[in-house]
Amino acid sequence: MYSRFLDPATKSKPLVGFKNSYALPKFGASRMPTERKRKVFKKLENVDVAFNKLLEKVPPKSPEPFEVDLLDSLGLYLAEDVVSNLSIPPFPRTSVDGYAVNSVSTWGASEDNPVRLKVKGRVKVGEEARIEIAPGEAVEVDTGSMLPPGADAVVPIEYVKEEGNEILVFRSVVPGENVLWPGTDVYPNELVFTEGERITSRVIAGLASIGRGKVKVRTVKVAVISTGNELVEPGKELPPGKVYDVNTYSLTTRLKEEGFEPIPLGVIPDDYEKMKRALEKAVEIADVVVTSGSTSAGPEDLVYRIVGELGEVIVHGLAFKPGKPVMLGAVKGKPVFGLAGHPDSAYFNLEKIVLPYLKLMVRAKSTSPRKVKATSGSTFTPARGRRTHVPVTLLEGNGYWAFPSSISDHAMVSYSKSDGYIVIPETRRAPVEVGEEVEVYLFGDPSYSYAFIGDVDVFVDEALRSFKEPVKFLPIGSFGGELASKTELKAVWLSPKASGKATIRIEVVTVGNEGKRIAVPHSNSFLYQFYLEYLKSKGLTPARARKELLHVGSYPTPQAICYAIKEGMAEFGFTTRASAEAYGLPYKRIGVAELKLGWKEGQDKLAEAILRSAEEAGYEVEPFG
Ligand SMILES: Nc1nc2c(c(=O)[nH]1)N[C@H]1C(S)=C(S)[C@@H](COP(=O)(O)OP(=O)(O)OC[C@H]3O[C@@H](n4cnc5c(N)ncnc54)[C@H](O)[C@@H]3O)O[C@H]1N2
Ligand code: MOO
Repeated sequence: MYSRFLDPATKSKPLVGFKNSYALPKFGASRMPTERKRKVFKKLENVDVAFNKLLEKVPPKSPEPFEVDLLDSLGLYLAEDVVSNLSIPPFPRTSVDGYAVNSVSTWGASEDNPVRLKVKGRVKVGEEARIEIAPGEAVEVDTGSMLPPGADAVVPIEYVKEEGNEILVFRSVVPGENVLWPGTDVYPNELVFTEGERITSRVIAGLASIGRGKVKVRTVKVAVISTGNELVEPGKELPPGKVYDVNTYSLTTRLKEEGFEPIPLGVIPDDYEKMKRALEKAVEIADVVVTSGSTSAGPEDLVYRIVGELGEVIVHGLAFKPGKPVMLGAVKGKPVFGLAGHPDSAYFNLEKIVLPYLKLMVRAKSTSPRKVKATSGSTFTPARGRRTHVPVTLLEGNGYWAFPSSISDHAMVSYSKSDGYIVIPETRRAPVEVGEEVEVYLFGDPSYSYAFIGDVDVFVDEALRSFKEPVKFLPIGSFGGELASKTELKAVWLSPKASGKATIRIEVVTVGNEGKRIAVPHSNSFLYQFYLEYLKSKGLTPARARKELLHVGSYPTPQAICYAIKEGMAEFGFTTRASAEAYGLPYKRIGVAELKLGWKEGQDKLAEAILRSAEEAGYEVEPFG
């Protein structure tokens, strides 16, 4: 029952704790009071078992409720059962402009045979109705006026002709017609909302309707710490070897999205004393502490050591991907979550472990995540024995098709554009195959107007830049384009293996000078074939090439290869003429790749933009132009 927010992906198996760590001799222990040990993840704890251990050791404690103005309650969690002390509507309310009557007096009225009634006065909206009526009488009312005593219905103004202080009624009304009766929305003492309800704008509408100006709420204060000497605040210049701090931003905003109160404590360097002080402060000021990074196997990974010193490490290392080295601990009775450092790992650790815990703290109602069924558009390989989460992008075909949002690992920018993710249970060994049904947990609305899938080159970038509408972009190589063409997905596709309506002849070139360090195209790219042919011309097999040449990178796009050469990361690479020119690199032409551009009807505008851009790049295009 406690794990109701977790994926019921498996039955829990008994687990061996994570006991084995061994000391490596002399690992620069300068700043650490205790001996530095290198942790080895031999046994990974099952996610559900670990979560239950955490609940047992640190039962979720509900923070003190506090009262806020209704307008400030959006997104928080109700900390009280809300009972209405009034009836809504509070009095019989008219729902049209017209004349309040005793319905009996209108019976038999028709276009040819109107009924004549005496007008006794008017009740304006917002006034108390004091005029009483009897059969044969009427009172003029506005929409929302209080129904006068003695009336039981309202004749709309359209069916009435005013004659001095009398009216002619051309239609009969039945008792109750055009009246909203008290208690029909809510009756006094009715339980309207219950504790744990997430306050949305609709809940606020309900609360305002029953006159609640203030409301008791809960949230959880969550201290957020990023760790690492390599982290630089976005907006500042990025020195070599450094990366921007993503987790402070993604974790605090995700917590806010779920109605919690993040307290970002910034980036703490990999320094034992500083980290310890930061953790102590965090535990003092927050209900829950979330750190990211510094949880893994390296001697610089300090979080679990410090948590162990200040309190207790409950679990370290989960059968979970991405984010295996996550640590669940407690200091002074407060839970401390040491999330893995990679931004995607930290994100999924938060989503699947921290948020479910926080929801128990605010007694949130269990809600089922938004999911859709999709057909797998790719092979998805699970991490052995680990519950694996893979960000996916959905294209429409016959239902949805799920593609990996990136063909690279830890590709947070690509993931940030994904529609959702799939979860492969830890019990599954075999990959998810193309065509298999998968369930996709949605991040948002996956619908779209235009999409592109397949191989890319700079002319595709140019086309997307000039195209004025948003395009769902899946540069995942030839395979994606081929599948899209076979299954007629709602997209434009580009691939040598696809069927299409136009052929683009892309000139393939080499850049740089033949040397040992070679920038290799990703095997999903149309350029890969040219790399293989090059090896063949040198009398090399791929296996021998790997021995003799230094393969620097496996690049999904011609642009990335140019970048590698330009920056001196590689000496030699395979790319396209247009990309080489865009990067100002001298090139040598080695062949032509014939790529097919195809599209589903309705995608013509995007396809035309891409074809035009290919022509502008100087490629031969058939049958276009
Ligand atoms: N020898 C081993 N190495 C690693 C193992 C292992 O089992 N044995 N596990 C790998 C796995 S799996 C993961 S996940 C990572 C997690 O490592 P840490 O949690 O200790 O995180 P860091 O090493 O500090 O960082 C990892 C990576 O993420 C970047 N990072 C960290 N914080 C941020 C941030 N706030 N914003 C952006 N990027 C961040 C950091 O620069 C690193 O590149 O360990 C593997 N290694
Ligand atoms: O668990 Mo780590 O996130 O696989 O890379």
